[in-house]
Amino acid sequence: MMVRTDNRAANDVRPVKVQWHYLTKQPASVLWQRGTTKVLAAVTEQATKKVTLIGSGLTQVQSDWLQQTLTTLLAPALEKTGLLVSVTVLEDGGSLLAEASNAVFGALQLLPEQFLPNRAAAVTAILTGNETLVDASDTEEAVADSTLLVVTDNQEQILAMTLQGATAVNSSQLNELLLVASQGGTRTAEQIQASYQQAVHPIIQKEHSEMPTIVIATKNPGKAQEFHAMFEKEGIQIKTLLDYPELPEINETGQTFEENARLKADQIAAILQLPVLADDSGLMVDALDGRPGIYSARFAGDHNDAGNNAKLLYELTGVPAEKRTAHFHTTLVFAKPDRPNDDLVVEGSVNGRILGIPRGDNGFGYDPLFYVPELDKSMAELSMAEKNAISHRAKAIENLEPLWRDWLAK
Ligand SMILES: O=c1nc[nH]c2c1ncn2[C@H]1C[C@H](O)[C@@H](COP(=O)(O)OP(=O)(O)OP(=O)(O)O)O1
Ligand SMILES: [Mg+2]
Repeated sequence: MMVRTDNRAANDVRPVKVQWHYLTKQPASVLWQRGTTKVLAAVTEQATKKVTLIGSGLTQVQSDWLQQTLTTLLAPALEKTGLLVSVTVLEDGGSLLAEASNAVFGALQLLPEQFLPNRAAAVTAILTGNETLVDASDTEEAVADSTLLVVTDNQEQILAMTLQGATAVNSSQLNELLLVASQGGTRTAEQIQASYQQAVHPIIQKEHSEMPTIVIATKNPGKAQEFHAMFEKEGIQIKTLLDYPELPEINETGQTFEENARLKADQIAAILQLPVLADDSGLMVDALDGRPGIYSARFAGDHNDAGNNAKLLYELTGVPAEKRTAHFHTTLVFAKPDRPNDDLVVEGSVNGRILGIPRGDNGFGYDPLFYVPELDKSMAELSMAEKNAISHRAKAIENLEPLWRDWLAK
């Protein structure tokens, strides 16, 4: 038995990480990661009733295959409207075309129009020597005799496929490839679905109509998950702006956290005519005189966690650990429709230190760089429950807790 690069079993697929709505100004985009393969995909409707694909980092043959496959899979929807697809490969860690396809399938789920009736997912299986391995990494791909790419639905049914390789395969080898690939594809479809439900619609799966609902004025899935976890135990379900894709963008033009949170809460409450809770939060670093502060989300230019973290590390180059003190701050504003003078405002914060290298995979934003001395862990090394026991957001919600019921009733 060949040992796989990451000790997986031959029929194991790698976990996926999907950042839904990755681009703020696109209606439907995802950053898709599997292993070290990273692909950014964005889709929008277009007037011409066909699929137009703009690929960067794919070969012409790969782009053509993807465009053709999408055209076939989406044929019913394409009778009504066309689709503009953009695919950017950020890193090729193997199974690139499969993961580019998955990124597009993921992004398609975010469009209001249903393009893909079945949950589609792509995966590769390779034949190397006499072994069949699913979801090949780049080093495994390099030794493959043949590579099969399949697109399946969530029932192990094959929707599309392509076989490549210098060596001929016989029908029993092809059967084996098809079997492991279709299972791997369906497993991938499940992974996509699980991530989608967690991040984009944490509420949908548990829709309890008798539960009171609060709208949180955020598009940040990381925040949304934390609010969901914290309010669920209070018997409250939350909706977020991701549930209202038609709402306009609210510009955070305020000079303080409170002003920005008020802007978000008041405007969304006025449009939805529902009570709305807004969070404006950020990181204040003492050695940077409190920066990035209210500009935390836009520190490196646009709303990009990786860029923001890189910039933070750069600005703190050479600053010793004891001088890297910082705190996270949250201001929450709860607003009722058309009554901005009655806004309820609370705050919370947590102290820590900025690490020299990122640690941990949980959370979002600056979490991998924010060290919590009491727990000897970075925020990104905490489980969500642990973070929600100590975070700035948790503190603010604690402060809101004794107030909001009376406030809402009056
Ligand atoms: O617990 C946290 N752990 C790590 N980083 C955090 C946290 N809380 C806020 N942050 C960072 C992320 C972002 O760079 C900025 C918030 O900016 P902020 O405008 O409040 O949120 P956002 O633009 O991501 O979403 P939205 O305005 O739709 O709520 O601070
Ligand atoms: Mg924001």
